[in-house]
Amino acid sequence: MDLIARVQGHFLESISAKEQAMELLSPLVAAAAERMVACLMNEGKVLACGNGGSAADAQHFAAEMVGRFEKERPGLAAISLATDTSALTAIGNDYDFDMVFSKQVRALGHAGDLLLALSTSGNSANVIEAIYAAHERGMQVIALTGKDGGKIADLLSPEDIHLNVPVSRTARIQEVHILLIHALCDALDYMLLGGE
Ligand SMILES: O=C(CO)[C@@H](O)[C@H](O)[C@H](O)[C@H](O)COP(=O)(O)O
Ligand SMILES: [Zn+2]
Repeated sequence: MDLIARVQGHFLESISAKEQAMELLSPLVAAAAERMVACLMNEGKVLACGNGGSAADAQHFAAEMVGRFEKERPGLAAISLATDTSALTAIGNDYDFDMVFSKQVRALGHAGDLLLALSTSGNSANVIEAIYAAHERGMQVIALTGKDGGKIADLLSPEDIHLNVPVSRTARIQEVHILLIHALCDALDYMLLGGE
């Protein structure tokens, strides 16, 4: 296979993953956006976490909430738990890397806040611990996973929202996750500001 065909293969696979996710997840993304607006209108905030590319997604999401997405609006309360290198290294070094997010959830989270938990495998121990901590704090979870949802699929409660991208390749899952995040941001703006 030549290099151009290989690149085209990535596009085709990504398109197919997105088409599949569109059918399965559009109603759940709408429900997640409604849940987020209710949380924010009630003085709540969204804490976001994930590893690697998903850490970047958590940070990307929080930046678009606090700054803006496509429309001018007051900032919305969201914090990436994957961004504070001092907290991450101190907790990882002094306790355990599995606790880097859960300790922040316990410190910052309150009942009525939401946890946006990202894991393509659904099996990252620190994201799992963050979900336990969120439940303990009376927070609901919006989980973005891939594959079969991993261990996260089993530990979510009925009140949580699970956006699972049921494909096997991590890169494709991440590409759908960032689309889901942008669709969420757009839905929030639409509900808060109206318009097109
Ligand atoms: O971006 C990528 C792969 O595309 C990697 O950095 C990837 O995010 C890391 O291996 C993560 O540690 C994977 O964690 P998870 O998505 O399974 O929770
Ligand atoms: Zn990547």
